[in-house]
Amino acid sequence: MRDEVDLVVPVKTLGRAKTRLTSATGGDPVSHAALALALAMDTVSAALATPGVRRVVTITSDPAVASEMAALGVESLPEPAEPGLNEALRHGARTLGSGRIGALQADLPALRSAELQAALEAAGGRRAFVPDRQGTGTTLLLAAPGGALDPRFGVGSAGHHRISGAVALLGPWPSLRCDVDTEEDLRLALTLGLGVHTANALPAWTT
Ligand SMILES: Nc1nc2c(ncn2[C@@H]2O[C@H](COP(=O)(O)OP(=O)(O)OP(=O)(O)O)[C@@H](O)[C@H]2O)c(=O)[nH]1
Ligand SMILES: C=C(OP(=O)(O)O)C(=O)O
Repeated sequence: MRDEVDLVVPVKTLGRAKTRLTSATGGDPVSHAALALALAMDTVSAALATPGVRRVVTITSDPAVASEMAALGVESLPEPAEPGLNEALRHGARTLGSGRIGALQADLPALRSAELQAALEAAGGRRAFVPDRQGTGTTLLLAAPGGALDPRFGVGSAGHHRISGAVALLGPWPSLRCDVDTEEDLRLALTLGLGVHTANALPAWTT
């Protein structure tokens, strides 16, 4: 491993998160918030267990998220004044400082540490990204050591990261590429093997 990585994990306020997944929990806001939190907890737990990851911080203005992350030993930074995902990530990267920085999406409930470690190693010293399984979104963006993260998340982010010069990493890492946006994604993540938090927060239709 060339350089250890400090990861920023953005987590939206639970009441506004994962709107495309609303049908999975039958419209019940309490179950929905619990599921959104569980996705983030499993993502962060796997990241914490990954060799090559030095530090994980979340960016969130949700006190419930910050409190659960603190129980995992993870610091949460509040959102910056400027709204939006990329602004939150830039704020996290600035706070983490001059090491090697990465952004990991918080909706990877099947994430395996070995797959994240393999992606970090495949990046070498390059600014790089891992597209989601559809090839359109981004699940992981890595700055070069000491370099800028330059996040371009949002619709079609994989294309934007590629155009900005980041190298696409396309290894055999299904758990790292399976972000959960929809019920279909959740079904696939279930077949890959969910982390314990999400397994305990699953909606009734999965059992
Ligand atoms: N801190 C922070 N995190 C964000 C923000 N927008 C999105 N995220 C997080 O970024 C990641 C990717 O976002 P999406 O997959 O679009 O998740 P989402 O916005 O909760 O889902 P939808 O409502 O279905 O679009 C998730 O981990 C979100 O929690 C934001 O404005 N601030
Ligand atoms: C937010 C993103 O992805 P999605 O909403 O598709 O998960 C993204 O890739 O920038």
